[in-house]
Parts: sequence; C-alpha cells; structure tokens
Amino acid sequence: MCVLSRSLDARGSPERMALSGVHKDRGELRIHENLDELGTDLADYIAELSEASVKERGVFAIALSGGSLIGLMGKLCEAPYNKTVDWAKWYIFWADERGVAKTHADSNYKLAKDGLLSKVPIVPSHVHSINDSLSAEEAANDYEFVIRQLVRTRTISVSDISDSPKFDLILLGMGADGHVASLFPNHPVLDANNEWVTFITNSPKPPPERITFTLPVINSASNVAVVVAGEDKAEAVHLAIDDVGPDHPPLPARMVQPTKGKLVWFLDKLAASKLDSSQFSE
Ligand SMILES: O=C(O)[C@H](O)[C@@H](O)[C@H](O)[C@H](O)COP(=O)(O)O
Repeated sequence: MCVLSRSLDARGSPERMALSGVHKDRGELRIHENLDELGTDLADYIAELSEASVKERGVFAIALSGGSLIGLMGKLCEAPYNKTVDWAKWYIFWADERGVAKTHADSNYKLAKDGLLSKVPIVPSHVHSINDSLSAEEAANDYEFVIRQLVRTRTISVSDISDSPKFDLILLGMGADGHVASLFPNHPVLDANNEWVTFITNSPKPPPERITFTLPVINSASNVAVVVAGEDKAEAVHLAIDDVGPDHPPLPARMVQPTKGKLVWFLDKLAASKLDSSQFSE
C-alpha cells in the first residue's frame, strides 16, 4: 500500500505504528499488521474521544455493537486506560441487539458486560441496554423512547441539521456480507428513515429477531468507527471503501457516511488486502 503512510500512533509510541491514510471520500483508514496493534490503536482512539467529549460536554455517549469488536476493545480494561479513562462519565448504548435474553450467549449486552463493562468502573445506571422482556417491536420503541429522554437532557447531543441523536461515538463491526449493526444487504431495514431505532424479524444472521439503530442515527454521530479484521472480510472491505462503480449495489457498510461526523476504519492487513491503494492519499 505504497500511498499510505507509516505513522506514529496517537501517543507517539515508536513501538505502535500503523499504516494510515485517507480515502478521498470514505474516511480515514488505519491499517494494522496484527490484532494486537489494532487493539492498542483502537483503545487510544476511544480514550482520546472520551477525553475530548468529557472536556466539551461533561459526558461521553458511546454505542457498541456485537461480534468480534468487543474482544478487540479489550485493551481498554488494561493499564493505562483502566485508570486514565473517566469511566464515570461514560453512557453506554447499543447500535444493535439480538432478540435474546441478556443472559444468553448471543446477547450483545452480555458480550460487552463480560468482556468490558464488568472490568471497568462504569456507573450501572449509565448502561442503557435494550429491554429483553419485550417483543422486538416493543423493545425498539422502548429504546427510542429512552434515547429521546436522554437527548432531552443532553446526555446525548442532538444533530444540528435534523432532530437525530448525535452520539459521541458509534462503534460498528462489519460482517463478510457487508452488514453493520443489524442493517443487512438488500433488506428493507436500510430504508428505515423515520425511526431512530427499528427491528427486524428475519435476520439472515441468527438470531432472526434484532433491534437496530437506523442509518440516519448512525450517520448523525460525531464519530463512527468501523472495526474489521480477517481475510474473510477483505472483499466486503473493498466493496465498502473503494470506488467500485454502479454495478455493485452499495453494501450497508458503504452507506455509513456521517453527515458532519468523522468516519474511521480500523482494519487489520488481512481485511485490507483487497483495497485499491491508488484511491488513498496520506
Ligand atoms: O450483533 C451483531 O451481530 C452485530 O452487531 C454485527 O453487526 C457484528 O458487529 C458484525 O456481524 C461483525 O461481527 P464479527 O466481527 O464477529 O464478524
């Protein structure tokens, strides 16, 4: 990837270097040799956004997804982040949740609780999980109601160009089919524009019932990070980032285009292996 630059990480550590670059219209790319480096860069990035947001607004409203993302965030539970991050100011949300009990192995809440939230001093009342005792439709409505209350009190900011919530950071994984959150390719859920939170009952990836942020909410965030690792994702990364022409209907990941916010891709070199480096600049 000759056009990408090898730069110091955010803390200037010579040991932790990433290939980084900017795609002309698909955001910033941070490509890492291995998952260890990716995890360190991701932890640095989240810690910096948290610090900036707490300084500016007094709180940090962050939305998580499921999948391998949570494991890749694991370094946040370690030094120095476990001591330096202002955890008491974090408010946690989910960009999507699966229609299972919170105690179920498939629950995104359980994944984050076990892998991250139980290991750092988050205030329990700041954890806004999706209600697992309701139907998918009711849970989506209920979650939107919760978010509306928190927008009203400005725990979550509001977009200045629509009435959408403006999360400080939304973290997304991406499936090999290009889905993000529970927004799947060719699914009518991609057209949900009037709701902040919606639901599906026929997910191609089990379990079938899911609750998800809609694209307008994702694209209203101040920051969106898409975190992708593994060779099986390389084709979807290529289709989501490179200019591939009109023959390819846009993948959901390609529809992630923050209106005013910043988009950053955290990739390992396997996931980035099919990118067209001629489309990047330093
Ligand atoms: O609940 C979910 O299934 C997700 O939130 C989903 O969008 C996930 O992030 C991707 O499928 C990537 O998952 P992997 O990183 O595990 O492939």
